[in-house]
This record gives sequence, structure tokens and C-alpha cells, in this order.
Amino acid sequence: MYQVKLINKIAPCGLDKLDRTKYVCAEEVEHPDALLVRSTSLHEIEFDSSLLAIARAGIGVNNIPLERCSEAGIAVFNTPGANANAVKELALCALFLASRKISDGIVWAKSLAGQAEVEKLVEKGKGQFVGPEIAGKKLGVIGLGAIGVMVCNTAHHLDMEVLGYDPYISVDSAWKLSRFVDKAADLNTIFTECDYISIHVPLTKETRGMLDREAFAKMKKNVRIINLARGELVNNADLAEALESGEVACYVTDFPSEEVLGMKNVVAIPHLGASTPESEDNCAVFAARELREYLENGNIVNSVNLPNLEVPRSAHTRICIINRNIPNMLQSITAAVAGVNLNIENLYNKSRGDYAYTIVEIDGPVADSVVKAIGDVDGVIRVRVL
Ligand SMILES: NC(=O)c1ccc[n+]([C@@H]2O[C@H](COP(=O)([O-])OP(=O)(O)OC[C@H]3O[C@@H](n4cnc5c(N)ncnc54)[C@H](O)[C@@H]3O)[C@@H](O)[C@H]2O)c1
Ligand SMILES: O=C(O)CC[C@@H](O)C(=O)O
Repeated sequence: MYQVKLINKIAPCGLDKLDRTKYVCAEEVEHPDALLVRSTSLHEIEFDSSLLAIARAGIGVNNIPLERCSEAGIAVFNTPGANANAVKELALCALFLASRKISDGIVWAKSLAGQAEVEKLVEKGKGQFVGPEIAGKKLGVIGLGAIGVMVCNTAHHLDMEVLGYDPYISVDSAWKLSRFVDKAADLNTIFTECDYISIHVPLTKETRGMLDREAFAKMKKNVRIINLARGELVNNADLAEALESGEVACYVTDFPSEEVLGMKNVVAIPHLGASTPESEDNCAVFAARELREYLENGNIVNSVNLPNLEVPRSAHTRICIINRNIPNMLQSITAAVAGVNLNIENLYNKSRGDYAYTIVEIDGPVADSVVKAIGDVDGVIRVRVL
């Protein structure tokens, strides 16, 4: 039986993809083959030597120690695009929240409960919550992946002028982007020209603190910023100054922190970007399928730390090897197999950065001694026979 440890609440329809005659899925699992996780940080967690794979039901993998996983031969997966529509819808909501002082207005309206002549008080006091329309304004979108592209395309239909920035845009995203979205040559163009800025990039060394004092200083006065991507993309101390001085009129974030909650003109949402039944189901189903493919067939689909390699399963026995991407690996692996006179039916190999993945198909059983011989090859990190 495969043991899958559930780190967060995972939608049941995803778990249903894992046949209960082959899988145990539970929060308490002592020696897991796999982890299913959402946003909980795994950085401080020690992994059992049994662990083969981690599937992130979501896209951001900044909560997973990727380098440590690669070194331990643990494949890490995410679910690209599976929650993008949910975040796009919240981003649209955030555009309006950033403009119309809706959340302050709602709090104020509720505070009138129990007072006499509420209707009159509403009409008298509503002037403090006036905010601009988004039509005709310029929106800058940083990061044109699954979410960014959808935000751009929909904002165009809401009569906004849209500028997009992504130096690494994928061919797929470029195909999906509306021709009405203008390409910003650099971040400065987004900063200097836009009335609204929405950020949709992963948290990496490059993007951490991307919106800082220098960036705020270039922005138009009264710019409104939407961050549903990750809190750490923004330098909080610099943001506090920009909000205080009025340079930034409103900051809508899906990542409240003690610091951010203390700032003025902040609309804080409790990380609800992917919290729709549709998105939770999608992510769970994607993640479960990825785990099943890897655990049962050795196929790697949507990995973030290993090369993707998916080959239809034949009747042959598979030896799946995670190895370093260094010279002579294939030669040493095939020599270990040939050493016991086994014939290789098929061999597939793909590399990604410092790591590679090799599938060797053999007609017939593979003795433990062969697994040991491959495992002893310098540069081999993990061997599994399926
Ligand atoms: N609030 C939520 O619940 C929630 C849900 C999903 C995603 N997210 C966050 O949103 C991010 C984006 O999600 P996605 O599904 O669109 O991911 P994605 O991988 O499809 O797109 C990310 C895009 O960012 C671009 N990018 C990377 N570095 C960049 C840089 N320095 N400048 C400009 N562009 C850069 C990439 O080229 C890619 O096109 C995720 O990484 C995650 O942190 C949050
Ligand atoms: O699981 C969630 O609720 C949030 C997921 C989101 O932050 C992501 O990066 O996909």
C-alpha cells in the first residue's frame, strides 16, 4: 500500500483518484511515500527516508525546500493553472475594492446598527467613501502566467487600458494573451504609467521585495496596488511609508501580516485566492493524478524540481533513476544492468539543471543486486523498480 500523508485539507474528489485498495491517505502516517500539501511550510520539517514525492495542490512552491528535496531524490509537483480562475476572479474583486472604498464603507454601514434614522445617516456620511471607476484607467500586470493573462484579458473587457510585463513569458501564455494588451518593455514602464498595478509572479530570490521604496517613488501618485501573489514580494517598511505619504492610495493583499494590518488604506483578505470549491477540487485532482502517475508508473508530470518525463507504460519492468546531470551517468547505469546480462528494452533520459531522470525498461524481473549496483554508481540519488 502507498502511504500518502495529508498536510492540509485536500478536497475529497482528489483523494478519490487514489484507489483505496492501493492507497492509505491520512493525516497521521508514519513512513509516507508521498505528501499532499497546500500552503503549510515544509521548510522546518524533516523528511522520512521513505518519502518519494510531494504534491502541492496549488502553484506556489515557496513553502517547499526544493533543493533539499532534489538532493534527497524527492520529486516535487504543483498544479499549474488549476486555481488560476479563482485568483483571477478575486483580482477583479480587488480592483473594485482598491477603488471604491467598499470594505471601509461596509464596516461603517454596520456600525450604524441600532442608531435612529440609519437611512439619513447613510446619505449624510457616504461622501467619505467616494472612489474612482476603473474604466479608462491603466492597469499594469506583472507576471503573465496562468493568472496574469486572465487578469489582463478580463480587465480589457472592463474597458481598462492594460500593460503587461513578463520577461519570461511562455509561448502558451503569449498565445492566450489578448492582442489588446500592450507589452511593457520593463518594470519602470509599469511603475511610471499605471493607475493600478497587479502582481502575479512567484516568490523567488529575484522577485522578493520587488515593490520597494525605489519602485514606489517611480509610481503615479494615488496608484492602487493589488498583491494576491505573495506578501514577501513587497517591502513592508517601504509600503508603510508610501501609504502614509499617500503615494499609494490603496494596497489590497491576500497576505495579511501583523505589520500590514497596522497600515492605513490596506484591504487585507485572508488568503482566499484559491478558496473556491472549483479550484480546491481542480488542484486536488491534478495533484492526486500526478502522485499516482509517479508512484505507480514513474512518470513525472508537472514537477518543479525534476525533468518532466512521461512515457506510456509497457508490460516491461521499469527501473526509475534520479541522478545528477554529469558525464557518463547513462554509461555507468547501463553497464550496471548489462553486468548481469539483462537486456534493456527501452531507455529514456531527460535532464533539468543539476538533475536528470532515467527510465530503463527491462523484460522480466530485476534482482536486488542490480538495484544496488545502480544505486552504487556515483551520481545516482535514488533508484526504484516498478
Ligand atoms: N492568493 C492565492 O491563493 C494564490 C493562488 C495561486 C497563485 N498565487 C500566487 O500567484 C503566483 C502566480 O501564479 P500563476 O498560476 O499565474 O503562476 P504561473 O507560473 O503560471 O505564472 C507566473 C508568471 O510569472 C512570471 N515571472 C517570473 N518571474 C518574473 C519576474 N521577475 N518578472 C515578471 N514576471 C515574472 C513567469 O514567467 C510566469 O509567466 C504564484 O506563484 C503564487 O505565488 C496565489
Ligand atoms: O491552497 C491555497 O489555498 C492557496 C494556494 C496558492 O497560494 C497557490 O500558490 O496556489
